[in-house]
Amino acid sequence: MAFNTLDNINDITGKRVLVRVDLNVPMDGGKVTDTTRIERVLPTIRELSEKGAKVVLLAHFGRPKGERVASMSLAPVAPAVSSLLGKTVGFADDCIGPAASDAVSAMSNGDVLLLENTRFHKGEEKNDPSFAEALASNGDLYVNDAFSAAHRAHGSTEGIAKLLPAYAGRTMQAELEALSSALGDPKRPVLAVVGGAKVSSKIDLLENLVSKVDMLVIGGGMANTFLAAKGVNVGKSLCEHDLADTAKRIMSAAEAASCEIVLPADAVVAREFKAGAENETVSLDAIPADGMILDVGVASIETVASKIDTAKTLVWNGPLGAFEIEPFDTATVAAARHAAANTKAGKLNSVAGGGDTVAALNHAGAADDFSYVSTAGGAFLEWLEGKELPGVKALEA
Ligand SMILES: Nc1ncnc2c1ncn2[C@@H]1O[C@H](COP(=O)(O)OP(=O)(O)O)[C@@H](O)[C@H]1O
Ligand SMILES: O=C(OP(=O)(O)O)[C@H](O)COP(=O)(O)O
Repeated sequence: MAFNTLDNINDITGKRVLVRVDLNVPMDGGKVTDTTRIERVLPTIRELSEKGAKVVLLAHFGRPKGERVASMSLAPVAPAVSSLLGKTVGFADDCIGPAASDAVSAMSNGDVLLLENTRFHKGEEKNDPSFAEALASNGDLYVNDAFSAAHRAHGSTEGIAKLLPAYAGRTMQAELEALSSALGDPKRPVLAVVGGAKVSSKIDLLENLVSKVDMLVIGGGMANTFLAAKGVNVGKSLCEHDLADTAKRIMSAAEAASCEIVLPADAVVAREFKAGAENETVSLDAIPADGMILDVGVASIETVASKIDTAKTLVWNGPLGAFEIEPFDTATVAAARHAAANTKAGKLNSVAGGGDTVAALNHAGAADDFSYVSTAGGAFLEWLEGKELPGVKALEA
């Protein structure tokens, strides 16, 4: 697809450039715990700032559903961007209205300003044209550098691109190029590993994915919905029981496409979601009614390792367990290190992505040995399915 890039912008000095970035970064106690997504957007911010533009950052955080939720404010992210950029990043506590326009009016050439969470407005996810117009009123140009949010047709990713001259940022460009070169013609067998917690928003894409890959390992919170659909009592685990039919449909689609689905065979369960919580590894018929599955067990780890050994290409989104809390990082760390070792040995082409997945790979010390680490999770899987991403399509020149 042809789109304009920063190379196509003439005379940018003094222009207000609205840059959509993905700052949906892992946080703990108000601190950013993995800075990968921030680091990836620095080249675009730096280039625009050095060329004398007024750089206005648009981003979302979490899923506040159109409400102003204090815990989902981007305010604590601005200092993290500032310290990595080595330059002050201002913050305005709204992305539209007077708070935003006053802050933008006060900018000098080269300044960088972050606007508050776009998802504090219902118009963002609804892609409401009036919301997109309100965003666009603070810019002369629009740059999208948020490949990881490009699967969302939202005001700040899609609507706004129709209202201003629109360009792909350096990371958007780099992600598309890297994914095409790593996965354009993948060596088979292809193994997909999908875990994590965003069950309802990612489960649908598994139905297409099973026709693209040879093996699909399902772990993390995602696995519980499949286990429940198969009649396993998953206790108090994260599980979307109303998606049982979807899970069954995916399992049938996989069978029809000769894609092997691998579900956990055992589980690490605890009664509390906290570090060092008392836990036990149990078989699937012994999950306590008041227990939560927080990781896959030893037998499942061995199976995942053997599937990684069989594969020539690995695509991975979503941790196998609640890796932020020890010891529930065990399976994710083991799988990450195993895939990294096989990649290093030249036996595997490994591509992983997603805000938390990248954090998990960094936690395991495995990220540098993967063939490619994308900032994107859901967007990367949709790209892999061959779907047109609305945020990318909107940039079409
Ligand atoms: N069994 C589980 N129960 C609850 N949460 C889980 C489980 N397994 C993984 N998770 C959580 O999934 C989250 C990451 O999911 P997701 O957002 O889908 O991944 P990514 O950001 O990489 O796309 C992590 O915060 C992790 O703690
Ligand atoms: O974290 C993100 O995606 P990911 O979990 O697929 O990596 C993006 O910021 C998109 O967030 P969303 O899935 O709430 O739209």
